[in-house]
Amino acid sequence: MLEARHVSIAGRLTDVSCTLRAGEVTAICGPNGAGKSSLLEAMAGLLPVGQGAVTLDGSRLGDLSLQEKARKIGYLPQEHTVAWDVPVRRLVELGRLPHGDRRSEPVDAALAALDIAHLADRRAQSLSGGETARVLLARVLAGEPEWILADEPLAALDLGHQLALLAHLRSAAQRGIGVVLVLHDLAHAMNHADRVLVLDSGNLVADAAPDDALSKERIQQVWKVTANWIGDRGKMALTA
Ligand SMILES: Nc1ncnc2c1ncn2[C@@H]1O[C@H](COP(=O)(O)OP(=O)(O)OP(=O)(O)O)[C@@H](O)[C@H]1O
Repeated sequence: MLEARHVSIAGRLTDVSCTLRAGEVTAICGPNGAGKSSLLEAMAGLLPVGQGAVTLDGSRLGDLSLQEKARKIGYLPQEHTVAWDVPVRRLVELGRLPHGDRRSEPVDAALAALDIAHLADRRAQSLSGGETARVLLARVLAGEPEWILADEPLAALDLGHQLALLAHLRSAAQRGIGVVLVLHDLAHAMNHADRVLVLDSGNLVADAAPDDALSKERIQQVWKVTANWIGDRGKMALTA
């Protein structure tokens, strides 16, 4: 379990408490500036919490070594920048750093999962935006973390790759991995998450099943948009 207890970060989050469970896909939603990235960074142990604590299976993240944290938590930031112009395969292999190996099996599996095996020999800085996003997520998967925390992982992806990635993350959750995704697309959150956290101005205003957290009343209240859900469960669309 990955837990936030009364976490406050000045100007970013106010007294946020939540419990994320392994084996579930949790979506974090909210308007721009609501605190989604801040919460994800805090849950990854990358942003110091001013007050409160984040714990992983009962241990404060701050008490774990960097290597332990990196083995357990794979984090994909919102910005998709590649600092080194190395071949794609080498970049994905960097996901193995916390384990001190370059085992080919998880690297090959990550390249296949993100449909980038054909790019393995390309220089990383020669890729398109969506290809870069998939390579950076492959680096996270190659580390075989217990938790995958990804900030808007679908933003640069075409529809086919979005759905393929969501299916892959769903099967990871079924294998017991904790999957936490910041999502702007509320339909993806509605259709693919087990649970949705809604943030508004740094406050956690919902922590519930998708149809409760993303009710039309909540969307009106938080996003100030009058919208309706249409379609069948699992394939719903939002009209506004
Ligand atoms: N490094 C920082 N220093 C101070 N304030 C920050 C910093 N980063 C973000 N903030 C502020 O904290 C609040 C929450 O930002 P955050 O990036 O967590 O929001 P978000 O919900 O992820 O937004 P978006 O949807 O726009 O990516 C915003 O008001 C933002 O301006």
